[in-house]
Amino acid sequence: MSGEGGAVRGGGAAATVVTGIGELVTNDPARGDLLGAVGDAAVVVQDGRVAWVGPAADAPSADARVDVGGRAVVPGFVDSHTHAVFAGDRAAEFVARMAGERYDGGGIAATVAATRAADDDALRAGLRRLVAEMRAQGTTTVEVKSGYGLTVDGEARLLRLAREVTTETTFLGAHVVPPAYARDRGAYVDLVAGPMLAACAPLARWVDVFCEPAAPTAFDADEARHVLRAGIAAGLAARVHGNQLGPGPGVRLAVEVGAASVDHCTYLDDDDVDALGAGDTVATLLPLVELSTRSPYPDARRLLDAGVTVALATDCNPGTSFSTSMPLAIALAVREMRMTPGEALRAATAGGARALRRDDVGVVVVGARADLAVLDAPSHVHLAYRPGVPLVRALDLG
Ligand SMILES: N=CN[C@@H](CCC(=O)O)C(=O)O
Ligand SMILES: [Zn+2]
Repeated sequence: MSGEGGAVRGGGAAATVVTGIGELVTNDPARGDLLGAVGDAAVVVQDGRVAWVGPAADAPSADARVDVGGRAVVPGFVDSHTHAVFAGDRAAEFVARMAGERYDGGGIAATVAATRAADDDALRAGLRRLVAEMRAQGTTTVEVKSGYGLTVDGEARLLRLAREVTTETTFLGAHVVPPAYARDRGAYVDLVAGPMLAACAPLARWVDVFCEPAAPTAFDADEARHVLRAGIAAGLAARVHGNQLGPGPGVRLAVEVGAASVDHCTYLDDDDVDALGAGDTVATLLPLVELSTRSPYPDARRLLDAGVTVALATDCNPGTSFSTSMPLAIALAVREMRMTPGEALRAATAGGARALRRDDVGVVVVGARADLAVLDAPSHVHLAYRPGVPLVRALDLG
């Protein structure tokens, strides 16, 4: 995914200086504060990479110049958790939830049926539409999971489509146990960790499991461990859906297997927080899920105070979060999860990059990808201060 649409992206060998930046968020720890912010700044972009960063007064000359008129520029958002390749619509399920019904993952089966019935062109069109929405809102890196095929060919097909838009693809054959395997869950776990993984590993960077004892069709700790260890042995890196619907073993399992991230973290006990604080696993929080399922928000403050690296992502999917908006996730994190605007922006950029083990995105430093989002605002605070307002501007670098 490049930075077309709502983001700046340099191209060709010519250098362009982007100047008139009222506030530049770099996330560069060498610059001191949380966001590595630079006032009255400039960035030189060459060949799609950042070639220079600093005060505008010191900027080197370049082949072309773009003045953003005092606006804020931030790293393009890193949406490290989506299920953006699917067919079908679950609006009725959403209406029922807003009327008081609880989410338990049961609706996933409806999306599996619709996805299996859709042809590649329909799935591709839906995926591209969502990616275009993301770009227009400043997302420049996106992860996409399988998980609505749940057969060897079905999962491989979704990953093939996902690879058309991103290198960050995740094998989620262990999303739920399909109804046909309800009486023999072990057979499905063996299928996922065996032939399905063999077909999908060449198409994925990551292996993920929905580990949730509170959802009868998701996977318990032993089942999840088996799939994750098989994925790791096949060369994939691990991530986990955990502690979304209630307390459970997902977080500790993620830390145990060295997962890059454990996502949701809605229900955590002290041992979970301690394990995350002592380990290297990112806690990826998904506040659009709590919004769309009328659930309690995770306690980001508690995680940050324990020294845990926090990421924010959309979890775009047709069941729990049919949204592509990282700015809205930031606004919710500030309003509902007690993050400061700076912490929330950092989590949506450098935090997401850490959750994907990437150091070339989520930052504006020399050598990083020139994935920049220009805000129609004087500071990053407006991302939370003006919720629901489209602030990301396109910038043509020629
Ligand atoms: N929790 C599991 N998977 C998705 C929901 C998928 C669905 O309901 O279709 C999630 O991250 O919330
Ligand atoms: Zn998810």
